[in-house]
Amino acid sequence: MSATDAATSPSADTTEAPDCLVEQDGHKLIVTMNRPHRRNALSSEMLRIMESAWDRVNSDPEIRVCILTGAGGYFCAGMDLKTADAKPPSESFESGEYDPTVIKGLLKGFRLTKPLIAAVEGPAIAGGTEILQGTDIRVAGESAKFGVAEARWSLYPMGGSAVRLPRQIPYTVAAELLLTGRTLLAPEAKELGLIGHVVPDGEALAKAHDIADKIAANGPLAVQAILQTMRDSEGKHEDECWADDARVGAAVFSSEDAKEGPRAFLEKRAPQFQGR
Ligand SMILES: C[C@H](/C=C/C(=O)SCCNC(=O)CCNC(=O)[C@H](O)C(C)(C)COP(=O)(O)OP(=O)(O)OC[C@H]1O[C@@H](n2cnc3c(N)ncnc32)[C@H](O)[C@@H]1OP(=O)(O)O)[C@H]1CC[C@H]2[C@@H]3CCC4=CC(=O)CC[C@]4(C)[C@H]3CC[C@]12C
Repeated sequence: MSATDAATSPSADTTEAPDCLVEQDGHKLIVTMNRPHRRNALSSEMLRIMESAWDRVNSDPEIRVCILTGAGGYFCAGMDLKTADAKPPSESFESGEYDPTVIKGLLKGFRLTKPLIAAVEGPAIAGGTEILQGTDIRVAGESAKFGVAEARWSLYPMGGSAVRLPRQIPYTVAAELLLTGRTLLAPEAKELGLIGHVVPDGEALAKAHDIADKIAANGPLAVQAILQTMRDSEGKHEDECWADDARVGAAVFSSEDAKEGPRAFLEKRAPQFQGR
């Protein structure tokens, strides 16, 4: 049975497959949201698996880059509106069971130390576009659809979009998307800079792998240091950044890998980086 068949199967909810799949391929970790029968709407299990995948990315030196995608030709339809009806999130906020300032599964208040590439096909709605904003490089099939729909259901974009979206795309467009909940297709998302690549439908994951392979072949210390500075300097005056920029850069220059890179160039061979 294909993923799309599973979407229409009455027994789709009772399958044994986990709500999120995590596979390692060399230096890449691939995280796949896996509830295609609900357009990969977020479940507690999915969020728990994503949290532990993010910890694995940060702690395992073998992992140099990560890809986030969805099964069955869909990215993610946001919060599961069917289960939210049975147990509203407000109950967990009120009881103190959940701290809404950090929603680690959605990368709110928590950042990976390695690059994260989103490979989007189909809908990336509400929570789907929210988690997208926690990724670094974004590729989408041409029919992919984006939007922050929460206000339509009188919900708040608790995945961080009211803070992040106006920083990532022009203010007036962010305001319109957040306040109307309208959706946009991949070409418009690319024009706005919300995503970086539009590819034919079905090819987003392959393109994400191409990009991931290039990153994985680079010096991991250099990659992580560049990412760190890009994030730490966000929103600061340039002059406030140079001391940290120099400190982080000097550590990279002092590494064994910084000797291996130029040596490989001279010897006309591919560098073999060790991450030290
Ligand atoms: C606030 C954060 C996010 C909120 C949200 O995301 S609100 C949800 C908004 N989602 C939408 O508006 C999308 C709705 N769906 C659609 O528009 C369409 O389905 C589609 C465009 C996605 C696809 O269209 P389609 O024509 O291809 O397919 P359909 O026929 O419509 O659908 C097929 C099938 O799928 C089912 N489906 C689709 N979408 C959903 C969905 N979202 N939920 C359930 N089911 C869906 C559809 O019904 C069809 O099924 P069928 O049986 O065939 O009819 C929150 C995000 C995460 C939250 C945190 C999570 C952790 C926490 C836990 C706590 O206890 C405390 C709170 C919290 C921290 C929590 C806080 C809030 C979040 C951050």
